Amino acid sequence: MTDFYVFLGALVGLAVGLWAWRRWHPDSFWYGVAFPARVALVYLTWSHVASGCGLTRTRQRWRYTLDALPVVGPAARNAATVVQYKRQLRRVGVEKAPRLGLPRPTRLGWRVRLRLSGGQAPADYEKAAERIAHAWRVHSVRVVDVTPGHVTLWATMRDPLTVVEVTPETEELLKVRPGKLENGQDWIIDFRVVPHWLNAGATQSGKSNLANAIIKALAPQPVALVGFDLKGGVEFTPYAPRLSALATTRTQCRALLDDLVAELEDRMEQCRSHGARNVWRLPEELRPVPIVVLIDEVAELFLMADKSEKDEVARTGTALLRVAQLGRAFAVHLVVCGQRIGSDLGPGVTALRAQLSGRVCHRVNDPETANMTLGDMDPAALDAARAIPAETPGVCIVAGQDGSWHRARSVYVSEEAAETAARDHAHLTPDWNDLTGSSLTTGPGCSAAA
Ligand SMILES: Nc1ncnc2c1ncn2[C@@H]1O[C@H](COP(=O)(O)OP(=O)(O)OP(=O)(O)O)[C@@H](O)[C@H]1O
Repeated sequence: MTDFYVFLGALVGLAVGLWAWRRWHPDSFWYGVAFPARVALVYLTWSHVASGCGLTRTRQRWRYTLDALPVVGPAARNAATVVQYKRQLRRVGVEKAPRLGLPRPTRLGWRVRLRLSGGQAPADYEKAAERIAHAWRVHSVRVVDVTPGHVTLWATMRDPLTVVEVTPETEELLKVRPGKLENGQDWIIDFRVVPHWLNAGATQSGKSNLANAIIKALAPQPVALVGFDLKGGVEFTPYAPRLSALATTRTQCRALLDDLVAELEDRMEQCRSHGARNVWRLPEELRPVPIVVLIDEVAELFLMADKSEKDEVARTGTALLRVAQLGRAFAVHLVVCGQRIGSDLGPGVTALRAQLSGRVCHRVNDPETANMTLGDMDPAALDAARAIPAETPGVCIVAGQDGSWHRARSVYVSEEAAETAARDHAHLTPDWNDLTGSSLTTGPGCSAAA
């Protein structure tokens, strides 16, 4: 009886010790206890899991079988002696799960490499990812690092984007770190690599927060910021001290776009006369100031109240498209925000969207918006965009021009923080008239230079 109590006491002590370890030092508990236990479970259940997810293949293997053979001759008339059993070595079909590599721990889960069975493609694993996640009792399973014949599955125990910490800015020209990627790395928007960005999502999904993060990060840099805000200027007017120009009416938008196109033509001419393919190849002292154009609610630029506005809208669309097409070589970059940017807004919109190679899709209300933003990319990205919950604003799917995509979340940047950054760096705001030689009138809503 005493032994029983000692044993029970030891068990309770062990349980309390493990609980305390997990409570006060979760990282070492994960690597020391939880991860090895998970690995054992993954290995022990893998053949069942793979079979349930349709990932096994039938292979012919030599096996001893216990066969029932019909007995021939007179004994066959007696039902009790119809068969006789015989062990036999022969080739039979056996279900084989793909070979699992050694799981490697990560802070929030593990990565494991798999060898694809003959006839399988990474897409088979993307389709099965949700079922594998349920079988492994984890938050999500993603297919990452695809190499010929192999895929890596990345399992995460909880959503790494629940809390996103501020990352210090690099202050490299035109590089912004607005948040974190799901894999724990910094989310980097590098306008020199991906020149134009589409920032889409439903209302309250975090679009303005991302715009705030971009403004806050670019404010200390030697760049000109320009705003188009057809919501009466309510979004961008607070940042006016750091904006070289701000258009809040359709007429101002047209004038500002004309200025941008003229500026691009000047830059083109300058590059041509120096034999440079783009502004980055010009001598440093001649290199023009990069311009980042932020457009809030792009649909407003394309909406027509009546037919009389048709020509105006068409001219606006064409000018914007020219800015997008020429901007990449001549350091004029676009960040286009909107709830919808679909072909229903007019033919120019689809062409514009094709120029915006950087895509950010926040939570969407309707599948078409996700389709419009990410539809020409991996279908798994679309599924991930549709699954973004409303309670995590700022979570988005980010896709660059190489076709790869990530779940990401922007760091929370309040309007006040972006406003303070705009005020503190107002002295860096290039004057629009000096920059472009334009005659745009300075005043509320247009050319709001410091
Ligand atoms: N990354 C984030 N982390 C935490 N909270 C966020 C984040 N992004 C946005 N939010 C919060 O979500 C709410 C909506 O964000 P935001 O205004 O950016 O959405 P929106 O898509 O611009 O909406 P709308 O189209 O209505 O202007 C805000 O209250 C903001 O504080």
